[in-house]
Amino acid sequence: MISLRDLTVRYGATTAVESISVDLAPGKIYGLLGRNGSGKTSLLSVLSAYRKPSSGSVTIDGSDPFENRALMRDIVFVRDALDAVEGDRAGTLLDLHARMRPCWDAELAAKLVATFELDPRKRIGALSRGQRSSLGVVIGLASRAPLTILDEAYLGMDAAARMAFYREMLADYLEHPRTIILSTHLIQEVADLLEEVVIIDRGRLVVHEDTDTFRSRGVAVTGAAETVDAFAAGRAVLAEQSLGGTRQVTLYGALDADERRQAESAGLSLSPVGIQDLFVHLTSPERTLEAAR
Ligand SMILES: Nc1ncnc2c1ncn2[C@@H]1O[C@H](COP(=O)(O)OP(=O)(O)OP(=O)(O)O)[C@@H](O)[C@H]1O
Repeated sequence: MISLRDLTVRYGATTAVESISVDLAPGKIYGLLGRNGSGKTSLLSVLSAYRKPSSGSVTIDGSDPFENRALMRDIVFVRDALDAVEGDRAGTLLDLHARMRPCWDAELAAKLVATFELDPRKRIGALSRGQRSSLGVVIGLASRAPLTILDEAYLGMDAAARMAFYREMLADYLEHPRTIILSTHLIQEVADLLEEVVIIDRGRLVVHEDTDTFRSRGVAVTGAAETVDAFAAGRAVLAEQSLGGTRQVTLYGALDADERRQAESAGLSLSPVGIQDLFVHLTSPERTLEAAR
C-alpha cells in the first residue's frame, strides 16, 4: 500500500503539492491527472524517492522510500529526462537497467525494442523525441517493478507508437500485475486502461476513486431552459451552455433511477459525460467543484 499523508512539496515560495493524503492499493493501474503545473511530477518525484517531501510523508508498505535502497530497486520512474548520459548508447542504458532491476525481463525488453523499432546502437542524444519516449517505455515495462511510474511517457510518440505502448502495457500487466501510475494529459486515450483516477489541481487532491464510479458521476442534462434549471437546482453544476431556448448543463453527482425517471418524464434528455470532459470541468479555473456546490 502506498500512503501519502499531508504530503507537501515546496520550491521556495511555490507550493507544488499541498497537503495531499491518499492511499493507493497495490496491483492497480492509476491515472494521475492534472493540468499543467498542478504538481503531478513533484508528487511522483517524492513517491519514487527522487525528492524528499517538504513536509508530510510517503510510505510504501510502511517504509519511507527516500534513500531506501531495497525499496528503490522496486520502483521505476520513467520521466522526460530519462536520467541517462546523452553520449551513451540506448543499449548501454538498457543493460544498466537489466543489471539494476531484480525483475528485469530481457525477452520483453527485446520484444519492445523491436515493436518500437529502436536501434540500441544509437546514442541517446541522437534519439528523436518519440524514440526517447519509447526507450523510456521499454525501461518502464521491462523493469517489471512492483511500482512502475510513467510520467507523460508518451511525449513525442506518434499515435501508432502510443497504441503499441498501451497494448503492451496492458498485456504485460495482466500477466504480471503490479502498481502502475500513469501521469497523462491524453485522458481519453487511456481512460479504459485506468482502474482508478487521482486528480490533482493546483497541488491539491480533487478526486480519487475508481474510474467507473468517477465516470458515473457526470451527466449532461439537455432540454428546455427552464425545465433544465428546475432540475439542476440544488445540484452541483460543472458547466452549462445555451442555444436559443435549449440549455445543457453538466451535473456532478450520479442520478438514481427515480431521478432519471423524473428527468425523462419532464422531457429532459440525459447523456453520459466522458472522463476527459469531467476532468476539464473539475479543474477549470472558473468553475471548481467547490464553487459548483
Ligand atoms: N525545480 C523546481 N523549482 C521551482 N519550481 C518548480 C520546480 N519544479 C516544479 N516547480 C513548480 O511546481 C509547480 C508544479 O510543477 P510540476 O512539474 O510538479 O507540475 P505538473 O503537474 O507535472 O505539470 P505538467 O503537466 O506541466 O508537466 C509548478 O508551478 C512548477 O513551476
